[in-house]
Amino acid sequence: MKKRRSDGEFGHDPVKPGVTHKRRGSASVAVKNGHSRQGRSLISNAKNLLLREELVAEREAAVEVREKRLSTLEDEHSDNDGHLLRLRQANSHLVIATIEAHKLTEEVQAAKSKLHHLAHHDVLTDLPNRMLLQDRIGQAIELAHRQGRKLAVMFMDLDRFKNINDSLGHAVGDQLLQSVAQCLMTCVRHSDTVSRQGGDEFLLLLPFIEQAEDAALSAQKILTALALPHHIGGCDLHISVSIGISIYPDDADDAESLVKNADTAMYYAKEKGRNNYQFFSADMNVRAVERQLIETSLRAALQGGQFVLHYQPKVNLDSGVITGAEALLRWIHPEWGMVYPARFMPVAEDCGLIVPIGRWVLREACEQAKRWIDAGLPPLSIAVNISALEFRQSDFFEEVRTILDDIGLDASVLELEITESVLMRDTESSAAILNNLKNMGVQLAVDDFGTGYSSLSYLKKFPIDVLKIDKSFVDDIASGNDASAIAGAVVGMGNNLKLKVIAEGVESKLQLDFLQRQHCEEGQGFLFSRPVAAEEFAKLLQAHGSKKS
Ligand SMILES: Nc1nc2c(ncn2[C@@H]2O[C@@H]3COP(=O)(O)O[C@H]4[C@@H](O)[C@H](n5cnc6c(=O)[nH]c(N)nc65)O[C@@H]4COP(=O)(O)O[C@H]3[C@H]2O)c(=O)[nH]1
Repeated sequence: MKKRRSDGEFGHDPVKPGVTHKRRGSASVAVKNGHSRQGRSLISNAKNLLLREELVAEREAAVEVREKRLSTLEDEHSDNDGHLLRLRQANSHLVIATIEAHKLTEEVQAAKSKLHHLAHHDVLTDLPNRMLLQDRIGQAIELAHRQGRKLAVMFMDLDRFKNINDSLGHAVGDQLLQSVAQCLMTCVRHSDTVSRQGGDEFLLLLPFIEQAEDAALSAQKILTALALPHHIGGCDLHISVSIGISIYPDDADDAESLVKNADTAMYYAKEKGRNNYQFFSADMNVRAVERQLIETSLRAALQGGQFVLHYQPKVNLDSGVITGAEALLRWIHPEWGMVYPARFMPVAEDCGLIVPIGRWVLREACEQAKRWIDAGLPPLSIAVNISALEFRQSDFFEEVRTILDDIGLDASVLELEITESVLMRDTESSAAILNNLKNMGVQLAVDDFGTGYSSLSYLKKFPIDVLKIDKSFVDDIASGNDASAIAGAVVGMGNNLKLKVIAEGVESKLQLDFLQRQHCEEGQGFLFSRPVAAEEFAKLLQAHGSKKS
């Protein structure tokens, strides 16, 4: 009910939706007119009051009915054409909205399945990734267990893929990986799973094998297929693969151990000369444990001062004078004795310890050179090997400068040996680093020259001083005419680039004669001296060093 004012006047109705002021105004006039016709007696006043109250009640009821009707009509949209139209419009909006919602659902579904695919596949090759493979191995193990059957897991690692990646670039490397993926797919059955683990590592699951020999047949098929050339960027690239195989239930009974054991067997295949397959055997784990032991011991070695440097003379082939020394790292282990780089360097490179070890080598070699100079020994250059990881450290140049400054060694005494494949990895940044070093006065040598896929024009763009002809070419000198011709051509190439050429690994008089005939300027090898401790090198230098200072 509406609230009334105490003075008997009608209260002003609060404005309600659907109630117009016009209607309220005419009701009010009607009441006022009636009032003036009834005279002024009390009775008639009372009557009027009652009448007024009835009128008010009636009016309010009418307003309520109308308001109710209006709101019902709005809800139903059915009292005239306009409302029906609104309903129709509402329906068509509903249809459009439903279609849109449907489309959206489809898009969300598509995005979801794309995400799912991405999460389980390798982006480069579209092969199943590690996660999906683990899942499939798990399922295959359950099935093999129920059926009392065997299954095989193969770990495949491309041989020397890094060389191709470094020298031909990552784009070519990626295409080669795609080509390998395609090739592997053609070698397996529909039920098998080929997966890329990352880098140049692939895994293969053979969920149904009768015996281990079945896996050997598949491995042989893969070796043969991969040996064919891969046509990439107008070139024929050749690659091989090392394969390790583990068998369920013989070698392990869970996915993780099967993969780990296949990986161990793959390392063994690498050691056996690459391009072959090996089945896992328990004693291979001993090697894996040794690798782990080397890593732990290397950390202790650095802190415990277990490293020493040996020095191998570089000799002028005409005069026999020692012109320099190459610093070579030795690890004197308290129990194992002297450990050579071949045994620990790959581990140091894998775990990154090569960076602090390399810094120690650089400082120690420079300090030694300074000691020899200060002792008045004949002048020489000191060569230090720089690994890929060291060379790519952002502060490498600063580190070299700091060491030279700290020690007070003339930059021209230091020669840095960097392998061809490291330099060719990223030619632009290599050139920038080399230029900085060159401007400082450091000598730069390309190590293992001739073993990579280098473009000579690129090499010419680097500020290189020295080419070190790889030992494999020097070895060839003794083995026959054709091979000697190649060795001679490599020396000739270095000479034509107007660089100082040093032949590595000279072991015989025959090789020395040949190199002299080819006008190879310097040599290094067991024929002259093995790498020796600093004190012994000082004696060699005293006896065979250049007398001019
Ligand atoms: N059979 C034979 N071998 C000869 C002859 N002349 C020299 N050698 C050996 O050939 C290697 C030459 O060094 P590299 O090519 O730089 O190859 C080096 C180098 O790549 C790496 N390395 C050694 N020391 C360091 C280091 O301080 N830092 C880095 N980054 N790498 C190092 O380890 C490799 C092997 O070093 P080493 O075992 O000292 O082996 C040395 C040396 O002892 C020869 O006439 N016949």
